[in-house]
Amino acid sequence: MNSQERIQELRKELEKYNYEYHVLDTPSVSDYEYDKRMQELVSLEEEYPELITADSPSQRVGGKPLDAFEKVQHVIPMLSLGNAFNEEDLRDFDKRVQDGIGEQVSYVCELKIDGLAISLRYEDGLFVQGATRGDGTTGEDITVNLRTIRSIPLRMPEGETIEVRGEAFMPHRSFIALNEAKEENGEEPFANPRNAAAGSLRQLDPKIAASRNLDIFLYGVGQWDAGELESHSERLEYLKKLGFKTNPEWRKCATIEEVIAYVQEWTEARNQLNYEIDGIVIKVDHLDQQEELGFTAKGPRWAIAYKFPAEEAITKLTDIELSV
Ligand SMILES: NC(=O)c1cc2c(=O)c3cc(F)ccc3oc2nc1N
Repeated sequence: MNSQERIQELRKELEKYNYEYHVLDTPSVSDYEYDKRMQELVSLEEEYPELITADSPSQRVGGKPLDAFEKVQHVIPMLSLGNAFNEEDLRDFDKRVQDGIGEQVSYVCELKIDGLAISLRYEDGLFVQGATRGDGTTGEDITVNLRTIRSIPLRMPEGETIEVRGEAFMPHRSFIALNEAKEENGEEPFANPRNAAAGSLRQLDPKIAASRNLDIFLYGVGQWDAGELESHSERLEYLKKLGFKTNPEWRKCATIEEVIAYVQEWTEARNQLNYEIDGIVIKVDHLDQQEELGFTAKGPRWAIAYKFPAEEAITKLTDIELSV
């Protein structure tokens, strides 16, 4: 086997191991085996630099820090969700939706990850650009930092051209470790995992972002010319098939009663998660019904965010420390 073939073979193996570890959470090899193959790839690429490609697993952490982030225009605006604070608000939402559609509507419920909204663009299967929501129309190009999130594929075997959307976040374990390190260095700790994730993705030096052990759950699609799926739930399954990390707790709910039961279940169970959620997102499942309901200036009429009652922040933090 020549060096180019060995490089290709190593990349395939490393992409597979990375996917198993960071997307499926089921590693099939030890860190030692992974590191050994990465070292072999890096030394082969040093010997043959003309063979290095942007999607090589060795290229996740970029070189020098940026001076600033470029602006990105979102072709499809990244809007915000209206809020619901109690059961009555949820029933009002359901009534507006049923009246708007005039027939039975089913929903998808998702955990509302408390991070920052992100858009990822792929062209012919290659990760080409990642951006923040910004003001919904103009975001910041933080591609170099998003490349360091190991659960984001640098390349999709399907070669799809698609824009996907999700929430980048900092898992509890990473948040605790980061704040302990900050306190040891006499630095101001982050108030919560959302600020820590936002601060980390706004670092101009990708090596710092890479050190923060961020993660992401993908939950939607932006620009997608080939898109022909009928429902949001089919999209979530398709995102998973493409190799993206989707949150496993999403659930189809046939009625608002089932939505309320799901909300109740996670109001109690959220402290068992190893990441922060600040509520539940409820979406009309069928895409043609979403289309019919459309948007207000602020956001979709076909989705709403139920916000958990604010807990006493201190107790929440000690809960996290106890559960880690
Ligand atoms: N934080 C989240 O976990 C989360 C956030 C959003 C949104 O912000 C959002 C905004 C829209 F205009 C439309 C759908 C959305 O769906 C969403 N789904 C989620 N699971």
